[in-house]
Amino acid sequence: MPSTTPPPARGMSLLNDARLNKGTAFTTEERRLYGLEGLLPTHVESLDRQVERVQRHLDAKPNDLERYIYLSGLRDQNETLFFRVLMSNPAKFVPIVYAPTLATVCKQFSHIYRRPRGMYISLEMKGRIEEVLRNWPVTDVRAICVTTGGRILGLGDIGVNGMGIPIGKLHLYTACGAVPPDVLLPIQLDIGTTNTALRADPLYLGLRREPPSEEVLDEFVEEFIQAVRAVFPRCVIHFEDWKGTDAIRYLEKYQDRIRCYNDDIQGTAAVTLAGLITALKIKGESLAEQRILFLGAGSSGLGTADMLVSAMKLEGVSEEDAISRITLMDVNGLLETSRTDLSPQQARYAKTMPASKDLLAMVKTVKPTVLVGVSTAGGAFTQDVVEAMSALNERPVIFALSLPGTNAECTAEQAYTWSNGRALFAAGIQFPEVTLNDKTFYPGQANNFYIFPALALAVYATCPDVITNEMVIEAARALADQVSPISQERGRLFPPQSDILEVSITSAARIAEFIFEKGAATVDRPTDIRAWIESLTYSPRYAEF
Ligand SMILES: O=C([O-])CC(=O)C(=O)O
Ligand SMILES: [Mg+2]
Repeated sequence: MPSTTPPPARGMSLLNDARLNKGTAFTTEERRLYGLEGLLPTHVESLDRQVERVQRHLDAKPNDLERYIYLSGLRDQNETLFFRVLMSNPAKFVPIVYAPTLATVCKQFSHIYRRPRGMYISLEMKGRIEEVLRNWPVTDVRAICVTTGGRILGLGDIGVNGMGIPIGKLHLYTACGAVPPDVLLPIQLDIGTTNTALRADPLYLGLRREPPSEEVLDEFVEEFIQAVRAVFPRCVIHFEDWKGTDAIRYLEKYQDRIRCYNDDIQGTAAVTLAGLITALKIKGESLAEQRILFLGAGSSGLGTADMLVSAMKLEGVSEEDAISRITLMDVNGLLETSRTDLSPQQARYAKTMPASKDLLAMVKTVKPTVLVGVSTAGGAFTQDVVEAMSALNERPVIFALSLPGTNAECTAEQAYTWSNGRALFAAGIQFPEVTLNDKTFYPGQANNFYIFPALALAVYATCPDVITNEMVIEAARALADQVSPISQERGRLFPPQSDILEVSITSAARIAEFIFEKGAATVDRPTDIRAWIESLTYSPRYAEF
């Protein structure tokens, strides 16, 4: 039954409330009852007709940045319509409100700024964070996505301009995971920025100072975490795009203590694992037999390496053996034992091998079956490298994951061309299909959006006290299990983006079941988990007043 409770506002205030506003879809009756007569054009429209108008506006815009600006404005006016548009065609709109457009948005965030969204907690609020959080109008926030802007996509430290990312990630919680939008809160921790060009920009919207010492930052983050727990006790904290060392440090510190996860470390790792599981189904091999070479040993590379170790261990491989199967290189070359610049997390993978900065030489020495790029070194997978991988492997697995797209280690076309169509390829962005000698290849997009909306929905539903790596691995398995045999035959490593909502709900039901089975849920187990998850999801429809 539709709700018939009167809206909490009337007249112009009702039209200005994005959550309640229906614009031209207010019925004649509603217009009469709630003081809207005369405030709207006469004709009453359906939501679908409104979507059609939005579509025309979007078509008339010159580029995706303008489309993003327009859609952000729409969200400020009419949230239901905004999500209806996004959810009507995720494959079309995800690239506008998320990657790749978000890279442009973040670079120019202070310049294209229109209205506030989410919260900005600055270092100057230290000692008062709890009080500040209480300014947020919603009392039962269930998910916070928080960044310092310290490492946004492959753009480096861009301070508060990074706010586009938590906003964009949470848009996908709803558009791709059907998590209700009013329980979500994007937060920018403004700790200053090392980016001197931004600090000199008169339109820059953040603190104009260097970030503080690690010690001061640790205190600030601890205060923030405790404040979130006090104000929003059922909330999950999603860390996104922090400086790599901060990302690793805080995940280690908090993962076993609070309900949190790091999307760059765990989400990227899980989607890579999912792509790899599918690639191995196509190859008919097990994870335990692989040799994996990473270019890039930052938070994503290490997070993925760690998750592969965990997944191999679940297949019965010893930790030592699993680690020996993984080789990492970074800008300073191979992670090997004579290096003095390695963090403890990196040192775990250091090999007793001579130093080398030469990727091609490393491919020839290590003979990897899988090559993963998380380096932001655009073009690093050269023709020689791809050819060497193809000489070693009947079906070389090549993942060029760096973002934005110009940072990809190679393009889909290069991977397929240089491997004579044999590569099992994925990238961080969606490359177009490639046709070679009359055969079409479908590059996968190994983006963490295949993981975090589903994980978020499962966590929203079951509210576990902590999020374990096993839960994240379950998310990867659930995703891989949704690539149909026909898709696998065509070399597709991920389900189609057009199905993302259905895929996320299916994954969420699997993750939720896993959480119940582990005894980690803090709510009662329903008889039909899938139906229960669906009953909790948001769908963009107008309430009846
Ligand atoms: O946002 C994305 O598309 C993927 C991601 O997390 C990152 O690159 O930091
Ligand atoms: Mg990220």
